[in-house]
Amino acid sequence: MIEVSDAHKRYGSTVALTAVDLTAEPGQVTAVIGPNGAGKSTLFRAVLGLETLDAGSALVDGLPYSRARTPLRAVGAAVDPSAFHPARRVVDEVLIAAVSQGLPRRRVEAVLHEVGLWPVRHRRVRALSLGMRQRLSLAVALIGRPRSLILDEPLNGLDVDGIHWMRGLLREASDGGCAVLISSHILSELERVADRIHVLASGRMISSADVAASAERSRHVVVVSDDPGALRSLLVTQATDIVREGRALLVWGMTVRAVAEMAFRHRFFVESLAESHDSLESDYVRLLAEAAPLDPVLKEPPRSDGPS
Ligand SMILES: Nc1ncnc2c1ncn2[C@@H]1O[C@H](COP(=O)(O)OP(=O)(O)OP(=O)(O)O)[C@@H](O)[C@H]1O
Repeated sequence: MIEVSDAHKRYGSTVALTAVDLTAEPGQVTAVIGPNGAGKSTLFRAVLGLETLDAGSALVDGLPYSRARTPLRAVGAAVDPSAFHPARRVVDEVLIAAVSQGLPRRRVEAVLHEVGLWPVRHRRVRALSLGMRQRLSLAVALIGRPRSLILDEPLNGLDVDGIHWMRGLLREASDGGCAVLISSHILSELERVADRIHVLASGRMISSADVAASAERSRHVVVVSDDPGALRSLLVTQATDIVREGRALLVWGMTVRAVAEMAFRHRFFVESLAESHDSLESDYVRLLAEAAPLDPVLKEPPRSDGPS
């Protein structure tokens, strides 16, 4: 379990994190999204003890990660796929991680199979593609069968098969009770795998939402008919909200079946009828637009009213 409370971090005049709270629970995939420079990597590095917070706390299983007695068992981290020695062989990088934690050598073979690097285990790191390096980072992260996984943009460089594989891996890890904390700019993918999504902007957490509950809240019916004006007047008695877009009506608070029954009973010609919900991307764009005026990083520091 990962718990961040009231985390603050500045680099000179740049606010990287301000009053950030976050919990990554066992058995869940917790995602952090945000624009470039939002503070995602700083947050992850603070949890791993690679950055010192100015204020607040970042705990793993109730302790600062630096005090974990078996660090690779507590957290598996993949935060920088370029961190490996370019001249080392794949198998040796994983072996070093295993030996440093007193893990058996057979874990090396198992984890290399798991991430799909067994066929290239003798290749030097410098000869790996970005996607292969991501897999190597994951091999090291997974080797101790950790209780938590921290993955900073692990989808970068992965091909379609790789993204599909990663989806399965994240699900398997969380189903096995692991607390998975992940960041990515590939929102469509996160929407599929994450249980909770936090949005960071300019170091502030501007939204934290349960993915299933958000999808349910934004669920609506889209109905295209020959007379949207008249159909609207009919549906308005039962719907909680209706928005017209050309010949389409977007109807909240009713099921597809309820809309169909009313339309057919009153002899409307219905061209199409489907359930829909807002995408994570549309929510995200709206949230960032709303947060922009409060941006603490981009604002100039206040000027003193001295003589000009
Ligand atoms: N070591 C550092 N020294 C100075 N500023 C830093 C340092 N590390 C991060 N920053 C600044 O802190 C802010 C947050 O950076 P961070 O790397 O955490 O963002 P991010 O959300 O991970 O971005 P990206 O999506 O581009 O990876 C940025 O303004 C960045 O320039």
